[in-house]
Amino acid sequence: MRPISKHLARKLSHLTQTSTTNTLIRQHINVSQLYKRWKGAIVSRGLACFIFLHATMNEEPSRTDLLESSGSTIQQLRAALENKTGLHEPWTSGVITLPESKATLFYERQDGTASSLKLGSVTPAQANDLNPACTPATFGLNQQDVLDESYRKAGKLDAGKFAWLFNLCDFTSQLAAGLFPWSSLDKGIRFEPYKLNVYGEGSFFKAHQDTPRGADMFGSLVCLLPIAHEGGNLVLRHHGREFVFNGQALLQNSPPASISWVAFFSDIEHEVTRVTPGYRATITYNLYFDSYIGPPPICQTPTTIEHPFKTTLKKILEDPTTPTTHPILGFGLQHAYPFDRAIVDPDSIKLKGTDATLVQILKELGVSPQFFLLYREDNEKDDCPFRV
Ligand SMILES: O=C(O)CCC(=O)C(=O)O
Ligand SMILES: [Fe+2]
Repeated sequence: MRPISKHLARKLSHLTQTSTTNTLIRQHINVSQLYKRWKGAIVSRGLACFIFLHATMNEEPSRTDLLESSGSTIQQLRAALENKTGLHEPWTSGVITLPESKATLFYERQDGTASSLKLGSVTPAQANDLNPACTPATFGLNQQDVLDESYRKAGKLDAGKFAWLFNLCDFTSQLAAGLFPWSSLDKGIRFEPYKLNVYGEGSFFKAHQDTPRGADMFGSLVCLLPIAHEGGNLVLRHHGREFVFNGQALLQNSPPASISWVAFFSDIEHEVTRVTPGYRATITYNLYFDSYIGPPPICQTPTTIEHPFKTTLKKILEDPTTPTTHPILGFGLQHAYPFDRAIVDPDSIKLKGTDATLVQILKELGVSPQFFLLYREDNEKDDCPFRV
């Protein structure tokens, strides 16, 4: 394991000493790995994405250093944390059957005339009419909308050119329960209609991340309409995990006026694989936190988490021989979070997916975490890649 850099140790040690709480363990999970990810993220997204978590406990510091005395324990801790089984996934999906009264899609054609589709029974002729209503879909690149059919081949209708009666509020709780475990969400969710996309035969959208449109935007929702097609899976990836959303297969076993949907965080890479025959039509929404709306009631019984990381950390915390000198346990968070320059209000950080799980585990073990922003100065001369 690569030792923590001297400079960072000094910084963290200073923070520790000036903090009013006694501290537990000094260690970090994998600074070199963090650095690579942080660098990539900052360049491509403009988001500060790694935060040091400083775990504190009410214990007297002793003189031994956990890193020196029990490297293997730390290795166990790291390995346990890397075990993704049972950790929360950064996406959630499902199927919703629309009541007949809400199963209509209205859209405007390019000549300004209006049309509608009954979503329970879209014929090939109707799908053929929807397609030319669209204009070629662009995508965001370096803050600009770019049209490049070698990267994205699809048609789109902007939000003002289509409407449907489906009320998303009906399933906010389901979406929130999937993305924010353990009631970690204390704000409401606002859905902003974004585009209607139509992918005809041969269409696709290569791997990308969605452009965050504001600090409160945390994710995207894709609703697949019941129009016959083949291919066109939405493949989601994050830190070595992959999820193939085959919305068409989900719809095959559902009543005709059903839609399948998938929601995911903004930092999830995703791509639409090539559509073979038919039309793949989706309605996408940008998802925002909204403090003017109350948090959705989440229908899930609160359960405590069982995970190898929890077991390993618990063992360490309960072991009377665990050294407590100079103790900082740092974790690089897995998701990207928008910050300007500093974490002004740590309570405002809305943790996502596995990060929420990690902090929940700490809470369950009586450890109170703090957040630090890790950053790199442009003209770095010494060997330390980080500042906190
Ligand atoms: O239509 C889809 O399935 C995904 C569209 C998408 O990724 C986007 O609009 O950014
Ligand atoms: Fe996207």
